[in-house]
Amino acid sequence: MESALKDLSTPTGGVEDVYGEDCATEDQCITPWTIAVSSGYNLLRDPRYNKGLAFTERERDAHYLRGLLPPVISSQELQEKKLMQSIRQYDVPLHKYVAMMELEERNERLFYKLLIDNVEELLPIVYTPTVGEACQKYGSLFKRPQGLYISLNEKGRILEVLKNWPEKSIQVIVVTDGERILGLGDLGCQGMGIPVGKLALYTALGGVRPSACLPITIDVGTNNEKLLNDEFYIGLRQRRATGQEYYDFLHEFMSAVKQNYGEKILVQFEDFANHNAFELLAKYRTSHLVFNDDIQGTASVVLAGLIASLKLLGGALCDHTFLFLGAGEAGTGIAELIALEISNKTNIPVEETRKKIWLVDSKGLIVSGRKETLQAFKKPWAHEHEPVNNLLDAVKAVKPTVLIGTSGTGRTFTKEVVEAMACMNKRPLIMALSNPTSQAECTAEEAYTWSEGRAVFASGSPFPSFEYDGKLNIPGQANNCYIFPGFGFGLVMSGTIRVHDDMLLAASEALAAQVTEEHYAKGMIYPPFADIRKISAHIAASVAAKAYELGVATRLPRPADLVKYAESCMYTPNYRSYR
Ligand SMILES: NC(=O)C1=CN([C@@H]2O[C@H](COP(=O)(O)OP(=O)(O)OC[C@H]3O[C@@H](n4cnc5c(N)ncnc54)[C@H](OP(=O)(O)O)[C@@H]3O)[C@@H](O)[C@H]2O)C=CC1
Ligand SMILES: CC(=O)C(=O)O
Ligand SMILES: [Mg+2]
Repeated sequence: MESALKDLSTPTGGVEDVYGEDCATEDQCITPWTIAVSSGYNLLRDPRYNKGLAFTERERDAHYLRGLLPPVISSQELQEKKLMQSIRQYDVPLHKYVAMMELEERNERLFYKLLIDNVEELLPIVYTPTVGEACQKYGSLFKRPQGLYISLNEKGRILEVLKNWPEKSIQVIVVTDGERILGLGDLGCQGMGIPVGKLALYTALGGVRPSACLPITIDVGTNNEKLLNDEFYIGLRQRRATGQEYYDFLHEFMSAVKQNYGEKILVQFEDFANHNAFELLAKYRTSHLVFNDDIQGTASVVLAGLIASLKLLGGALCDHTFLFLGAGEAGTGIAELIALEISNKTNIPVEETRKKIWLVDSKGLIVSGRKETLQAFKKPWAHEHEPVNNLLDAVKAVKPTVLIGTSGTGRTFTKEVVEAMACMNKRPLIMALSNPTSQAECTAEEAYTWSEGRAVFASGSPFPSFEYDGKLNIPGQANNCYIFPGFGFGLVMSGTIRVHDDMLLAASEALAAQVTEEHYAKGMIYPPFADIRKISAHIAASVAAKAYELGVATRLPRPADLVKYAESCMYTPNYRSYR
């Protein structure tokens, strides 16, 4: 290479065809060399460094931008104002999503500035519910890769594939295999929208640098016939690999991740189907820094809401009775963390505290008579009881004070179900957690109306406030996005190497502590998203504190003030000046 680079100039001042690109015929292979430092036109095309019209006069001179931009110089604030105006002009949420993705590909800092400063308005666009529709249409929307696609075609070469990603200092991976995307089912390779969206929130809500985030979709096929027959489908056109083939592939992936990025890389499993999710978490939690958002993140955010709701409902957690519709990842994950929290607070063994928690699945109430045929994660919830076939009868039999929907099936909290809850409880707590909005068990309006304004309500996807009988009710968004950005940031900033359940409990308590009297007065059990960066700093600090206490944090010495430390480490999207 050295000799090839020696004589770059020809006698006429031109540049020799050192790499043979010009003289190569179309079927000859060449190497696509690039330069590393961006300037001029390339700088405008590099989303990480592009500032568009905000480049100053000095920067335009120093970086060969003269003439490439019109004369005006905008501030980042003016750019933000202009973009928000243009995004607000779209009526269709998916068009806003596309506009946001295009902005991310054009000017990363401006994208994050918009998202952070307008979080309540833009969260439903880059995240649930719109991201669900984007995944369904991802084949048509796909323009440029936003993450790594690792398909069965790459079997035996996953380490090499990881090395193709341009960033080397990765701290957080969000990975899906696309089999249970929100409540929309198997979307195969098109599930990529979810890791991309989750990692955008890691940065915007949690402060992890965008360059340290890597979205990954594992493609082992899809069982979605519609996608298999869709000419625009972007994934492997085959049915899902299962059993040993699936687990061997996942094992190659997990081993390659650790080999490439080391012990402290956080791998967040997202939207795997429950028949793999529990097993993957159990298998890797002792050897890798892994976290299942649907099982653990959801549990932590719901527990936070429950702790906060006690101010409105009265009593302690151990005084309540919980009924779930849906006994999968979210349902059993939440149930287990509630049982653990009550056990910790009361010194009653967890086998006992589980007894006030009941779950209904597609076959009815989970009871001991069904134990033989239940999946392993449901067995701890098979209490002694007569068979009960439907939710309404289960409500009447169990007499819950708290009703939680994790079924992925919309409109299952019917008028009769909500009325039964309201009949038994002065203030029934109703959580319709399924996403996206179409799959929510009921709407906020339904919960407030059918309970005559007495329900405390939260949902996975956002619902507008609703006035009942002259009182404004603000529904909470019980979504794991309150937890995972701060939780992951806490792990990363403390160099933690394993996740422990006590860290989930710490995160719940930190989140619940952010709810104030002013919020309670409006029926809120979660703080507003507008404060999410501050909230995430507190969650990160509590998680890190627990990690230091447990001896699994490697970043030493421990910072004295972990909240301040978290805030000081957070990525901010303001433009930097270029020399
Ligand atoms: N708000 C949040 O932060 C989160 C929300 N979720 C949402 O929760 C939903 C479920 O996710 P997850 O737990 O991972 O999914 P799973 O597939 O693991 O579990 C779904 C459960 O619901 C049951 N179910 C489905 N339909 C019905 C019905 N009509 N009546 C009774 N039970 C039913 C299933 O029964 P069976 O076992 O018999 O098949 C299963 O037990 C999704 O919509 C997801 O978007 C998930 C994570 C976080
Ligand atoms: C929020 C989330 O993780 C889900 O619905 O799957
Ligand atoms: Mg999820």
